[in-house]
Amino acid sequence: MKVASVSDIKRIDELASARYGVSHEILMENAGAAVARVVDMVAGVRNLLVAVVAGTGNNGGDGLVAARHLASNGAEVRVFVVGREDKMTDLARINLARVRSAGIPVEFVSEENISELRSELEYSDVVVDALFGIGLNKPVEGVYRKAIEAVNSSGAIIVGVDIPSGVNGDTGQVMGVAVRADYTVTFGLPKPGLLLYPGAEYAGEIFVSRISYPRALLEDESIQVETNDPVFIPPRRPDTHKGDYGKALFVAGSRQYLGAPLFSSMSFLLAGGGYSRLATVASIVPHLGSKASEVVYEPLAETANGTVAYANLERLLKLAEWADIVVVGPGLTTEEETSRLVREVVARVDKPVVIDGDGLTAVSASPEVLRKRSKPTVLTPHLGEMSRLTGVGVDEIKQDRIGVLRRACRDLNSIIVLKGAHTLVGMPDGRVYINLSGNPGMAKAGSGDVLVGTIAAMYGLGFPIEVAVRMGVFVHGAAGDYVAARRGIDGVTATSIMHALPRVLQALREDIDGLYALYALREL
Ligand SMILES: NC(=O)C1=CN([C@@H]2O[C@H](COP(=O)(O)OP(=O)(O)OC[C@H]3O[C@@H](n4cnc5c(N)ncnc54)[C@H](O)[C@@H]3O)[C@@H](O)[C@H]2O)[C@@H](O)CC1
Ligand SMILES: Nc1ncnc2c1ncn2[C@@H]1O[C@H](COP(=O)(O)OP(=O)(O)O)[C@@H](O)[C@H]1O
Ligand SMILES: [K+]
Repeated sequence: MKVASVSDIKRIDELASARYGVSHEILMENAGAAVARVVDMVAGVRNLLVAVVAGTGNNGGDGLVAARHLASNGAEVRVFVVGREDKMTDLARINLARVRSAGIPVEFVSEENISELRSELEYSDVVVDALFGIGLNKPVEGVYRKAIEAVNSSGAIIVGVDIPSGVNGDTGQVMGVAVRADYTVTFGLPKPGLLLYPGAEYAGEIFVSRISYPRALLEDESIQVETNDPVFIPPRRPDTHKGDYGKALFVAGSRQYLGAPLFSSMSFLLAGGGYSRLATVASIVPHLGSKASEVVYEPLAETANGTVAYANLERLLKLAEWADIVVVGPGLTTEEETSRLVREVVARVDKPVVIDGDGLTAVSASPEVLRKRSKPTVLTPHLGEMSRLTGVGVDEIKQDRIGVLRRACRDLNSIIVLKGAHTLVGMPDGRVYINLSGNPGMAKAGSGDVLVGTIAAMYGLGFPIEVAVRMGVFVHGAAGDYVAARRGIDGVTATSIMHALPRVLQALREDIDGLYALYALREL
């Protein structure tokens, strides 16, 4: 599903009326009706005590339309408008008049009577939050802040209109304070702010209503963000051999880090890859060999500190000629000699390369190595590594993940996986995918190593590199969810995620609709 930025929605809104004759009034009527329908779905509308807290903009307008529909369907509705009547938009004003003529009580809230709002809301079963939507354009203060605090302390079921008020629609950042909605009914398409934390937490369960926007507008290629939806994984055909499922070379590990090489190279096989070759320091090969015998090992010369020595360069370049894809980085350490080797390998390997962990630190020192590559480059940084790669501070990245990611992909000519809650996958052409699988149990050392093995396996299964990366991210997160559901969220470890990979592939082959439904936003 496409994910529309605030400016995308404004463009769609313009075109809907200019090109398709679908006026804003029609859209608002449908929006309010969708909100009323969800209130009925989640709380049952008959004799329900509903308070609609409306702003003076069109988000408030939606709330007023919802009030009219809810009253018509038998709910006890009261409307609280925060702000001045003379500030209302035309559409909000028109709908205020309709609410009044329907005999629904309306109260204007200002600094003088804001304290009464809190007690009024405590008597409500449901509060509809229609203060701000995509029009939010500065931190929330004064009477609006107090109104949001009153909504949050009401103890009622809270239904957000379009966006929980106070959440930035594009970034998911909270602008001072925000409504903690149990449900959010969003119009046309979801906004990034509903899918990026902390906004995703404030949105609660999301319902999407198209409100009769013409389909062509909602699927337009100019909308460059979408949810990371899984694609069907073809069956393993009988007349195939291991080479048909990809040959991956992993340059990983050191005397200090034994898990990373194991998890990355073994995950490749468990996610369907055909031939996994691990080039790592000789001293840990016997240990790894006993744990992952299906991996083929290339014992390498090591530095005094037990890291991969530069002298292995020619050997690694030769091995790379054999491979379909090369993964560099997990557990290599940031030993200067080893980092120098990483930069040389990345510069000269004429194959798709996935760079993870300490490999990212190595290439951060000379990003032009990435720019010069002709074959696809995949980077899999978490926030800290992304900050080193881009020179942008972690807090600044959090303020605009999609913008920072998009610029970095273009600047480094790389596919970048910005890991975290709702991992983002950015493409050099500006497209960004928001991944909805995964859980906080995965925030554990080693789970990133499983991810790179899974990405390489998707490429081995035959997906084009861009699809392989986003499928790897989806499958990895779904595997983490599979473990959390069956063993408890604390049972999610690199090992348990790794062993759940085949289950997810099986589910994708046998019941992709069921798996898709697990992560898709609910459509009205
Ligand atoms: N654009 C569209 O196609 C549609 C928009 N609709 C609704 O219209 C909403 C957008 O309406 P508006 O553009 O009127 O804006 P909002 O209703 O989201 O915001 C109301 C006004 O609040 C003011 N404001 C912003 N931040 C503030 C702050 N921190 N403190 C105090 N005041 C602040 C702004 O001047 C803004 O115009 C959407 O979110 C959606 O709910 C729907 O009717 C469906 C169609
Ligand atoms: N709160 C979270 N919710 C969902 N997934 C998460 C969360 N925190 C981390 N993850 C996932 O777990 C993995 C962590 O990888 P990473 O930070 O590289 O750990 P390591 O390098 O130690 O393996 C990433 O795939 C990331 O998306
Ligand atoms: K709202």
